[in-house]
Amino acid sequence: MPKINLEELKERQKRIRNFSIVAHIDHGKSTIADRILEQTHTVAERDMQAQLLDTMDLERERGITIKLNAVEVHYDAKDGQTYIFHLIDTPGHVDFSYEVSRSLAAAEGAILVVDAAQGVEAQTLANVYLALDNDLEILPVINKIDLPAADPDKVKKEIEDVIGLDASDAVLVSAKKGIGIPELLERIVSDFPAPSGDLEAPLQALIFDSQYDSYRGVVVNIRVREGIVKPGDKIRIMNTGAEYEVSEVGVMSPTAQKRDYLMAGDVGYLTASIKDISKTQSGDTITLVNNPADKPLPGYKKMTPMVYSGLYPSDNAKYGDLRDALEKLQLNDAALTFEPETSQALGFGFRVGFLGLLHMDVIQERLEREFDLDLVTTAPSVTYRVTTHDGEVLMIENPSELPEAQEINQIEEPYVHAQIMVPNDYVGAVMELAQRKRGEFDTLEYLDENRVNVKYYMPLSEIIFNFFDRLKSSTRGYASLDYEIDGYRPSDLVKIDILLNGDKVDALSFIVHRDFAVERGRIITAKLKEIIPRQNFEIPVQAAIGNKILARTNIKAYRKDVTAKIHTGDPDRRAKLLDKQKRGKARMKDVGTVSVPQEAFMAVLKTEDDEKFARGN
Ligand SMILES: Nc1nc2c(ncn2[C@@H]2O[C@H](COP(=O)(O)OP(=O)(O)OP(=O)(O)O)[C@@H](O)[C@H]2O)c(=O)[nH]1
Repeated sequence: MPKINLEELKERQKRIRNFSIVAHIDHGKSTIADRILEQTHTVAERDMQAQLLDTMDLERERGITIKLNAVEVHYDAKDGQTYIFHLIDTPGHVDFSYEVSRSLAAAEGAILVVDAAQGVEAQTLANVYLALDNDLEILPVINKIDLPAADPDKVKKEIEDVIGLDASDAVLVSAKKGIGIPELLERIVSDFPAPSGDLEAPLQALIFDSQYDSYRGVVVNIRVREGIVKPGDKIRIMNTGAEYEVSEVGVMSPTAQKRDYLMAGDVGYLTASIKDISKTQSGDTITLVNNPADKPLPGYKKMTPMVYSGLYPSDNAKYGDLRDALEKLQLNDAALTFEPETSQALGFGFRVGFLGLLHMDVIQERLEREFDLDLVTTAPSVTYRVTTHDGEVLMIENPSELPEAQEINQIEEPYVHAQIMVPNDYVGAVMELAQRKRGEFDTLEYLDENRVNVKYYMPLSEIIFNFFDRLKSSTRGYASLDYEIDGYRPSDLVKIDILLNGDKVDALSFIVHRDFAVERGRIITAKLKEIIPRQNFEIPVQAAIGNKILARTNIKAYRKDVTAKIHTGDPDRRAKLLDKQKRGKARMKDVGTVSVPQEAFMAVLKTEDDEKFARGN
């Protein structure tokens, strides 16, 4: 270990710039990050892969950023000095704004990317507010100036009018063509402050992310605020009290590079043979055992999940594997929560909390791919607040747990305050959709002569179920949406139970507004009839509120065995058919006497088109 020269380190600190890139989805953050890596020779051109920072397969496939990533880049500036950039990429989707605020807590500056043709969108605003909350310096960048529809002057004006940020010297960039990147690199040096932080003070390092590595244990991503940390140091995680000896520190550039130390201002990683993943929660502070800081850094706001869904292994014996997998995912996804639950229909599983449907989708896919699990998932639900006649207040995350109607004094559901930015021409369509989703109009403001910001109060349950897709399709993709939770309001809600062959299936219960109950009941029974395969007896499918049947249909019995009509002389075809049936079976759950496919548990979500049909529009 070379001797540390404090004067040199203080000089080095002046040349550090920590920044994030924030933007509305698809405005080009990841492409700009790629250009920065390329033009600073952080990656050799032959290794350059589009969207290098999106390391998860899922991210590449879907073209979205889910997890934040921090990369160290060295930039030779025009003043002859070499600067150290820590670039922290962030996701753009509303479900992942939690990740955005975490990465912003590790930075001093934020590059705000706005698409030159699209202008300011709902998440542009949301992200700017997050950056301002973290006291970051904001550098506006107008991207995609190569597009024929680009109008940088108009976008500058919009940034000034809507956000209230001086955009007169915004950097004009085309990340695709590499235009404006040299100027952007210089502006990062001149506009963003170097980190402060006392190198001689007791260590304070903020944990902003961590991953589990089966060889090295937990790899903790940190932003060092004060002091220095190096291999061999004895560290303490301040909130959990756990103590370890540091085995390695380093930075990602873009692959892991070992370093002799990390100092105040650095963003990097640390390993210390940490086996217990619950000891290194994001938001916690690391200090030294011998020279501890007197208090931890302010942590993160705990995120409350918005949607809950039941996750069950198709094979009951995999329950333990599912729990281990959820624990591992939770380590670098603090917004994920889960607790055990049992269902009469599905056996042992977990009630899992998510930030939104995209988050839910991503977690399910990661569980299946990375952990090789076959899952049965129940329809997502929001958390209802129920007050009983006895004055007891219950938070209901699982519809089947709703008390009997006669015990309930009041049911409340979460509402959001939503803002939708849209061109004038589509305001009518947006309002119609919002109204149909039980929205209550708040205000309408003009952003410029042909775009407006419409605000509504809406039940969260209506917004999470396909609202965004509907909004996009009824505005040809022009609308952008952002929302924040606005507390609970009483609603006239009822629980609909589904009975298969006379037996109530708890995992299929759902909660709806009374006005939609009959219609939903009818659609759902019809949908289940479509989805559940015929069996050798007739299966009645019923939707009921309490003892009152709302809708009923029958799944007719088979007349004969499917394979019977296949000529025995064709064993190939017969085998294929049986094989197909078997594969389908993997996703089936035997509920009482009926085999129910996974799809059926999600049927409540798939009723949108039918709903439209039922209403005749
Ligand atoms: N014409 C043009 N297209 C661009 C430019 N920069 C990015 N794009 C394209 O815009 C799309 C979105 O770019 P990304 O970099 O993935 O956007 P992002 O903001 O990182 O998106 P998320 O990671 O999903 O939040 C991609 O198809 C890019 O190829 C540009 O300067 N000009």
